[in-house]
Amino acid sequence: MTGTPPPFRSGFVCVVGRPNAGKSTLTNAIVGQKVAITSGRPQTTRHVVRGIVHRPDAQVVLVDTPGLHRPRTLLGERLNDLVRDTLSEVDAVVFCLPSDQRVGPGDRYIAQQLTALAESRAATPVVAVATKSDLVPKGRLAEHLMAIAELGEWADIVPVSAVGGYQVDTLVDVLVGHLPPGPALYPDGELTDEPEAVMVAELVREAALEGVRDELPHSLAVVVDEITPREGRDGSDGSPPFLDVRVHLFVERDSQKAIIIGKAGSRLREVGSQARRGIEALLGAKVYLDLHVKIAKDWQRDPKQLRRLGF
Ligand SMILES: Nc1nc2c(ncn2[C@@H]2O[C@H](COP(=O)(O)OP(=O)(O)OP(=O)(O)O)[C@@H](O)[C@H]2O)c(=O)[nH]1
Repeated sequence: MTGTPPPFRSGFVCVVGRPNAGKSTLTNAIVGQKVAITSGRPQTTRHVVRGIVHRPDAQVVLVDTPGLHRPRTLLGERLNDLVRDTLSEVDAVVFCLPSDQRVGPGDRYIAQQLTALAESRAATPVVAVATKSDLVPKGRLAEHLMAIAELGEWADIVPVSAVGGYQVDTLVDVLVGHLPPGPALYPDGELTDEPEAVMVAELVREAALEGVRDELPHSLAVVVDEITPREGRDGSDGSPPFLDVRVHLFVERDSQKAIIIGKAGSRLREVGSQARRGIEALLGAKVYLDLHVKIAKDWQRDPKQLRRLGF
């Protein structure tokens, strides 16, 4: 049988739910321990990227969304705007409802916000997740799923145990099914551990903006693709370890790319050596820093997606 393969899908997903609902544990279970980081937040992106799932058929970018990640802050006065802005910029929402708790006022509150949003805009699919399903017997889980179904209009309802690994892959499959067709939003590659990568990205961003802050206000996003030990130079023989660090700088326009790169690459070399010194000090290693400057419009043509990335 021949047929066209399903399209590659990509998009931003935010995980919401009341405190202690299991959001962080679920996020970690979905992405594993590896995360990719964009720097310069909050100026460059409104969302903090928590992790990226790379698959042959899809890329899922999990983001923290101010206001919804921690429902407490929803009580602020900008509540409605914030929620609307936030949710209109993601492609799907995961709404966590812990199985070991009855559906309560906190859940209903978030459900109302999500429903109001779905009514006011092109519906952002919301996948309701019964988290911590390992903590309750089957009968109780069934009741919980019914209570969730009554709470609102969900694109899907999936019981999951992030701790037991139960249905985490199923949830990812379901999410991918709700994402729009589109190319990967971030380069693939070995992703790195968060704190180091954040600091590396910040050092590069600092160096790249040095002296040109007015010309490149917020149009610069820095993504650390890879931090890998050079083969045979891991420091085990007593010499300093050596790391290959690959970083992408995304700008908006040709003119901005020209500013970063400078005449015959002179400025980019300065940026590289300044950032490299900082990174070497930070990581306690010799570093080969590989900087790539790209224009985001070549990388993602859709203005809506650029806006989501903070351009
Ligand atoms: N048994 C079990 N416990 C879980 C599971 N997922 C999360 N937990 C526990 O529930 C507690 C809260 O989980 P978190 O992931 O921190 O919840 P959160 O929604 O991010 O919490 P806030 O940051 O307060 O909003 C932790 O003690 C987790 O270990 C699960 O699938 N099974």
